[in-house]
Amino acid sequence: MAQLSEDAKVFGPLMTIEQAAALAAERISPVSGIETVPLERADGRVLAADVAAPRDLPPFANSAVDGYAVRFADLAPSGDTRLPLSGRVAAGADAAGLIVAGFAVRVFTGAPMPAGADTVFMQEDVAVEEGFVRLPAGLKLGANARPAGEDVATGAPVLAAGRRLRPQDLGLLAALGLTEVAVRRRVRVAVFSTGDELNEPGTPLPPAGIYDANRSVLRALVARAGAEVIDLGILRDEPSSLGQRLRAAARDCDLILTSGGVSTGEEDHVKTAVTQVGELAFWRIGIKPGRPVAMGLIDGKPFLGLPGNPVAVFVTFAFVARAVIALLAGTTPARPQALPVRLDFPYRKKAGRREYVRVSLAPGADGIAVASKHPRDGAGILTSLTETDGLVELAEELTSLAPGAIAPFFAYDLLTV
Ligand SMILES: Nc1nc2c(c(=O)[nH]1)N[C@H]1C(S)=C(S)[C@@H](COP(=O)(O)OP(=O)(O)OC[C@H]3O[C@@H](n4cnc5c(N)ncnc54)[C@H](O)[C@@H]3O)O[C@H]1N2
Ligand code: MOO
Repeated sequence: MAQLSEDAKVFGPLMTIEQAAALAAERISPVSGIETVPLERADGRVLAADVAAPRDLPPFANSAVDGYAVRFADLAPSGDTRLPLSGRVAAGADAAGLIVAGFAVRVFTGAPMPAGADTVFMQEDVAVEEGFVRLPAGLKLGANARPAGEDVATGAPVLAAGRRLRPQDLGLLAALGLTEVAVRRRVRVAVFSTGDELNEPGTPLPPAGIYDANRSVLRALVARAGAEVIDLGILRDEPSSLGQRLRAAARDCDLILTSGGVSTGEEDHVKTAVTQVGELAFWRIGIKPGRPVAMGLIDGKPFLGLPGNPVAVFVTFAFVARAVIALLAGTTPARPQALPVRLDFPYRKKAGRREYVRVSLAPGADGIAVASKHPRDGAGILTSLTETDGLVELAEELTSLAPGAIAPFFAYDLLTV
């Protein structure tokens, strides 16, 4: 608590992720361009307009099983019914002309229902006798038949504007006969790393140099979030050139995303540069890791400065940058659905900050997975990310947890889409 109140004195109160997201939502509007893309290139894109069904799905009444189609009215009120066979219809074949009244028709899964037939017996349930079928009692009217429009009726709304398309959405659009959709243009995100210590992998490492890890993480995260990456490399810690580079980036992109240089030291130049060429909206969020996150506007374009430590980059991207990209893309930023897990470790934390703990999961005896904490939790330990499955979220008010406590868990897979 002492540390926290010191923090509050020096930096002002910490913002929650929700407050930061609300502030971002006030200032950010979606990109305006719209383009029409074929379905094969529409996965992950954001629908620009509502889609209504141009036709029924399924387009015609059909059988859900391999079996025998009949008129329910022809069945005996009790006991077996014996009906003569009048014909046969396979999937894709025409059922026109087949007589149903007083007959059974051999049908296959997906075959159109002959006119007048309303009920289908599964072939496993009937006895076939030379030109006849014996049908048991007990089937309900309409059994094993799929009416036209059972899935979607003509004109019904199917997908709403702002939806980020998933593979199953593309299946629905294709089933409705659509070949293309109107989507918003992709968000363009400029990605920089900052710091004089950084070097490109593949180049010789000078004394006190490290290779740039964050840009590789961010490029991939941005792409998974459905945006286009503009890779602007490593920026050096020179306040004057930093400002210029930020303004130049703002011309060509919808969001500027940097890592490093946003903390409190006099060597943390990014924040200063943003205040010189734009405006800073906030720069501290009450999460760990990841507290120093700067958000601002440069020539009308949002700027998001993530902290330098690689784990902090990952966490702040997952909970802050993804929401900003979603807003720009024209979709609603959804908080991923956490699942409950049981901790197998004790944990102590400061009140007033939400903490994300890197854990691995194992199956639990009672169906609730057991979460084990990675042994090293420094915000610079990249293997703490590669060797774990996701993040446990510990709320602001918690200060001490005992083994066995239940906590919300976010799988990395959920945080990187
Ligand atoms: N006196 C204080 N010092 C620090 C505080 C604080 O509150 N008071 N906060 C710490 C926390 S928490 C973090 S996170 C960092 C954030 O600082 P910056 O955003 O200014 O980041 P840097 O100082 O530039 O870098 C931090 C760390 O990460 C390494 N780094 C940076 N970029 C990359 C990259 N692209 N690839 C790999 N590693 C990178 C950098 O070398 C530093 O080691 O500040 C703490 N200090
Ligand atoms: O924000 Mo720092 O992320 O705790 O390493």
